[in-house]
Amino acid sequence: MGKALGVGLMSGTSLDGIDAVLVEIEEKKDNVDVNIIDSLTQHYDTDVRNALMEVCSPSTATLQKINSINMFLGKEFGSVVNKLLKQANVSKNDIHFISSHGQTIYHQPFDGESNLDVAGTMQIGDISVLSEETGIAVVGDFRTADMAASGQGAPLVSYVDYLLFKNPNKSRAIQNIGGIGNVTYVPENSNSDGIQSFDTGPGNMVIDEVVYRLTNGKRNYDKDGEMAYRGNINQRLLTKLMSHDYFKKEPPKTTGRELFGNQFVDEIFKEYGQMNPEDLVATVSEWTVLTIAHSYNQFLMDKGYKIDEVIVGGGGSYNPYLIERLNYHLPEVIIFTHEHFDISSDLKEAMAFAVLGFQCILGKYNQLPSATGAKRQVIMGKIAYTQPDALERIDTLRRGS
Ligand SMILES: Nc1ncnc2c1ncn2[C@@H]1O[C@H](COP(=O)(O)OP(=O)(O)OP(=O)(O)O)[C@@H](O)[C@H]1O
Ligand SMILES: CC(=O)N[C@H]1[C@@H]2OC[C@@H](O2)[C@@H](O)[C@@H]1O[C@H](C)C(=O)O
Repeated sequence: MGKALGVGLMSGTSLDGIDAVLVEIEEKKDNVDVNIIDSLTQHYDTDVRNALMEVCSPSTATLQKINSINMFLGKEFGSVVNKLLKQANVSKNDIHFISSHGQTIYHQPFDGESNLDVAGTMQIGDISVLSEETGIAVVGDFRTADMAASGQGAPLVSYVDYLLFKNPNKSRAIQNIGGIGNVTYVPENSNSDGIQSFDTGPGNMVIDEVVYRLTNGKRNYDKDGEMAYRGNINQRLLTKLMSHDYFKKEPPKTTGRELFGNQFVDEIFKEYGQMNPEDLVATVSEWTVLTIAHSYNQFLMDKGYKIDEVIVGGGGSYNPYLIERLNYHLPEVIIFTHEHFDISSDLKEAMAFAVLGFQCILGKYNQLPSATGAKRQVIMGKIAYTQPDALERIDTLRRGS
């Protein structure tokens, strides 16, 4: 079969909005060729963002709220896809599949003490609703399959980072700075077994929440690092933040709002809420950078894995303060952003999920045990369709005709 058309959807841990990409995608011998034809980003309204924040926190989530927002988001994702197709002037009858990450509301990558307290992860934005809204088959719920094989359920983009950035002569760290930060280490000339991947810690999550509180809800993030640039780093707070147990843990490891969400920021404000606001923003921004640099030193370079290049993506790559400080803390490596490789930092995750969904439909492995710590390779994703013609279009993909 020639090229397939698919839509990738991502709603990340920053809770800033939905990224959608229309892609042309084709299977190659040891690779997948993927090109973005069109894209759309829709930011969440404040009431939606607040409602999502509520269901991400055990102290404010209720079963009723989770139940409703799961359906609401399915519709919202569907409306974004319909807008994107209209913008691109493409009919839904030409789209083979949608692949949706969903919205993570809870991620617990480890078993608890009781035998009922089992590791799990939950992404909402119902895929049957999304299929019904668009008339297209939908792949979703990727992370559970990796966890079923005892993996961390994240990071999953590592598989696509490997396809996009493997290089015979350069060892690369592909760093996402989203709500959470995560790295994929792709050593030079490696096969996929050589990949290492883990969440480095908070990305923009804590910076965003601190800025939101300090500006009484007027701003959601520190645009272009403006506040951080005006502040001074408070070493006492920085040392305290760096002493968090997460940074001592060996990879593979993943984290999220459960550790670095609102309750964590409550603790910072209890002791440091009276600090100069710009100093506070500078300090938590520096912390994000230090967690990245220390992770590289501790878990990669000190263990003999060289890094020639760091390639930064995610919304944090648009914050010059973070990039400047990363350069300062990693003087021996060259730091690029994804744009240097003609890949949008904003859209890569949506594009990556299009690739993962495509592989799921074809019945191909789309996960790397070396990245997630899973016991074996699995095919991640579940498929939903509510109309026969939607099934027919994914069947044509499978038949290769
Ligand atoms: N110009 C900018 N200046 C500073 N920060 C920015 C800028 N643009 C984006 N950001 C940051 O990027 C964040 C969004 O990043 P991104 O969309 O990569 O996160 P995400 O996909 O939700 O997260 P994750 O990858 O953890 O799931 C914003 O919340 C903001 O903090
Ligand atoms: C559980 C979950 O949603 N984790 C996200 C989060 O956001 C960044 C980091 O933490 C990463 O581990 C993961 O997302 C990306 C898309 C991934 O799986 O590669």
